[in-house]
Amino acid sequence: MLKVNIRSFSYGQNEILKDIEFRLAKGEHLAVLGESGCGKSSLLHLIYGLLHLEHGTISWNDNILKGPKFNLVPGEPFIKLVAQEFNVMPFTTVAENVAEHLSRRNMDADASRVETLLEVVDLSSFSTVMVKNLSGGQKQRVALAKALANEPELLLLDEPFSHIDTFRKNKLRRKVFSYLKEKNIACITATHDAGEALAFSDTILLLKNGKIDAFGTPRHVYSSVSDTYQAGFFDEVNKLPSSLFNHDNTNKQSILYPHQLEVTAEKTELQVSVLQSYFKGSHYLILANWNGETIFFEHKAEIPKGEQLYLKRRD
Ligand SMILES: Nc1ncnc2c1ncn2[C@@H]1O[C@H](COP(=O)(O)OP(=O)(O)OP(=O)(O)O)[C@@H](O)[C@H]1O
Repeated sequence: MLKVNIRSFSYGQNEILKDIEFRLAKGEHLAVLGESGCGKSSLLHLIYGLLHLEHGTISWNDNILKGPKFNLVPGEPFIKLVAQEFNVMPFTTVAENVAEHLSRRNMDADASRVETLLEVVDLSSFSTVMVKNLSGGQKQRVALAKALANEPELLLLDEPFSHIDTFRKNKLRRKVFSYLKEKNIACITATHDAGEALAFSDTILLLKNGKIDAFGTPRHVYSSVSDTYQAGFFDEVNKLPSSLFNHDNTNKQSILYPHQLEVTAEKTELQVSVLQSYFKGSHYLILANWNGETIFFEHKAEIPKGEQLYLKRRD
């Protein structure tokens, strides 16, 4: 089990992470979600042992990970990090890259391992291609296969699918994350992609300015958002007076996703004027004006600009 207890981490005077505490069991997958610059990569680099942690401890199976001041070669052998600047050897083939750290004692076993890994990252047909001739997304997949070659106990992925096109991304994510589960490899991904965090993680840690802003299962984090920062990762967001829906007189605000509002024939207090309809494939996202504020809701059809209609909270 990984135990992280970061009381404080700074670059010089600049405190980047504060009071980050969590545990990760074998085979579990944590997604660290947060805006650019909030400290996601720094967190992964601390766990891997590239950065020194002065205030706090990080341990694996109750052994404290001592970090770069104590290890001659930074990093821990049972942890692999696939960083944003992925580490591949450009002048060797894809297969040679993946095989780089294999034992070489049993050539057949090594070849079969490389074949399996290239299948996981969807690069089987590129096995003999020189890495320098690959695209950015393909190089990223080589780096991922390389990290998995000597099965790590903990895999740290920094924006692992950032260079990969949407078409391939979903299939690849399904393959990679089910491979990790099958092999019981714990994994932490740093990502901006809330869809990935919701679909593929067991737990989401939402970072805001270097602190934990929300933590829990994807279902819990998604459905209990308390402000527009949190909700904004998952979808467009509406912040509306709760009194519109509860008929109470408090000053509370409700955070609602677009799918939580719907058009109604009833004359509600939420009378809006349509500004724009955006086709989303299975539905339209409608932008509308309510008392000078932009409201987002979903509708099955396009609605003409300027149309006045009433909205209610979907049951
Ligand atoms: N080596 C460094 N020295 C000083 N400051 C740094 C260093 N590396 C990162 N920072 C700063 O620390 C903060 C957190 O950076 P970090 O890379 O951890 O964020 P991030 O959430 O991973 O961002 P992104 O999503 O853009 O990759 C940023 O303000 C960054 O400018």
